[in-house]
Amino acid sequence: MPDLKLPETKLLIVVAAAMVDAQGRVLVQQRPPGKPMAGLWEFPGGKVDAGELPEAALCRELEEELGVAVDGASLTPAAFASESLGERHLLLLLYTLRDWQGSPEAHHATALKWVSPAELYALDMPPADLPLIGLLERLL
Ligand SMILES: Nc1nc2c([nH]c(=O)n2[C@H]2C[C@H](O)[C@@H](COP(=O)(O)OP(=O)(O)OP(=O)(O)O)O2)c(=O)[nH]1
Repeated sequence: MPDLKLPETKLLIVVAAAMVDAQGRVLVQQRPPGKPMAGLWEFPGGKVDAGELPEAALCRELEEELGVAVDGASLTPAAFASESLGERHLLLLLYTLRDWQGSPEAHHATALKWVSPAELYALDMPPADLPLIGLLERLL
């Protein structure tokens, strides 16, 4: 069992969205070169800033990364992952989202793609995402 106490600054809270289209497919994006875990496929999202509400952070990230407008009330909490990142510890909060304005474009990612939940198993994703796939598959 790891040390159960952690300075607050080492806890990385990340919010991410499983955006679901009319065919039940989920949007994933590929992390760009130069970032940690470059090349891996992830759910769009990012870090929650100090003092920021998680839903507000996710709306901000989706606007920045994809150019879509999202109402925070459309975000439904779905699952979370808790994963050591060496020096830091990641708490990844995953929401589902079915309503947004605009068509997602890759502003930061190398590529975007829509996949069925079952197809997520075949993608290279960060370790924290792996347990989320089965949870998401059951939810959608
Ligand atoms: N967005 C997202 N991040 C993930 C996922 N899985 C996972 O382990 N992460 C990790 C990767 C990073 O360590 C962290 C997200 O940080 P980031 O650097 O991509 O976020 P950000 O958009 O706020 O980036 P920046 O402003 O620092 O460039 O969460 C996921 O599915 N989606």
